[in-house]
Amino acid sequence: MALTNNAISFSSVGQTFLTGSGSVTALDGVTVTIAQHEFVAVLGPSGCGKSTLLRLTAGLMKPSKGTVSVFGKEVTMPRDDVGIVFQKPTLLPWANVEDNVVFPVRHKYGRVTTKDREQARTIIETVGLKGFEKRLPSELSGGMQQRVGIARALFLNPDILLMDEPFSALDALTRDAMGFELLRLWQASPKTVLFITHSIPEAALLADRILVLSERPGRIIADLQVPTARPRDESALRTPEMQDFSAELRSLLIRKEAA
Ligand SMILES: Nc1ncnc2c1ncn2[C@@H]1O[C@H](COP(=O)(O)OP(=O)(O)OP(=O)(O)O)[C@@H](O)[C@H]1O
Repeated sequence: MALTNNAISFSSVGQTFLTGSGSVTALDGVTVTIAQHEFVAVLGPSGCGKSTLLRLTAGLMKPSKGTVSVFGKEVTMPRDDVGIVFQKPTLLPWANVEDNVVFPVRHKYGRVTTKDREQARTIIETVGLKGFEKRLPSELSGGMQQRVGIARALFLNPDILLMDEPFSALDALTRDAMGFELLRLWQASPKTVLFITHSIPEAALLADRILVLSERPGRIIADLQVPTARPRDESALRTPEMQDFSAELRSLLIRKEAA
């Protein structure tokens, strides 16, 4: 395989779904490249194709037009080096935390080794759930359940982490805390992150770069570097340059909602 520091690339990607009453074009003419270890947030109006972008990257479907590649290779099916975290963690309700985390291995190989369990316990500790390994999902708060979903996605040590509004179901304080925790994990073990959100502050605080999509069919209407250096804390959002940046993002989104 050719060496590349492009983790993800979309070349003229379009996605049209057939529906009972016709067809829906979710994405059109999307061309973008994301470098290895870049943290990219995607903002856009509801229904503009953000999740579709992520599902194409994950290999959960193939584009109707164009090509999606991961590390220089066309995506045709899910890969072990790409992990996904959804808005709801979709945990197995009858399985404890540790069994949920090792699930990808059990699903793929039909067995779980002692080494897998050790690895799972290390990751569970990394996401702050040490001591909860044997608890069932129903015994955990929403934030803790989402941590289990993140641990499960990290379990195979993916190079790419796809996150679809991962914190949007959480209360505001937990959401902020989880964002900072994600940054800590990302800094400790760099990964390419594609992070979908509806929140401008969340995108501006977490990402290196922000892609803004238009109304459906989603096209990239802005591709902007976040103007503030890391490390960042909440006060980073209050600087004049970040306030201007947030206002720019808002006007791009409002323009599209009004169009
Ligand atoms: N499997 C499918 N079959 C038919 N239409 C679909 C399918 N998946 C997505 N769509 C349609 O494609 C469009 C884009 O959907 P997608 O979920 O990617 O948008 P989104 O930007 O993630 O939305 P939201 O912000 O509301 O989560 C929507 O109109 C949706 O109804």
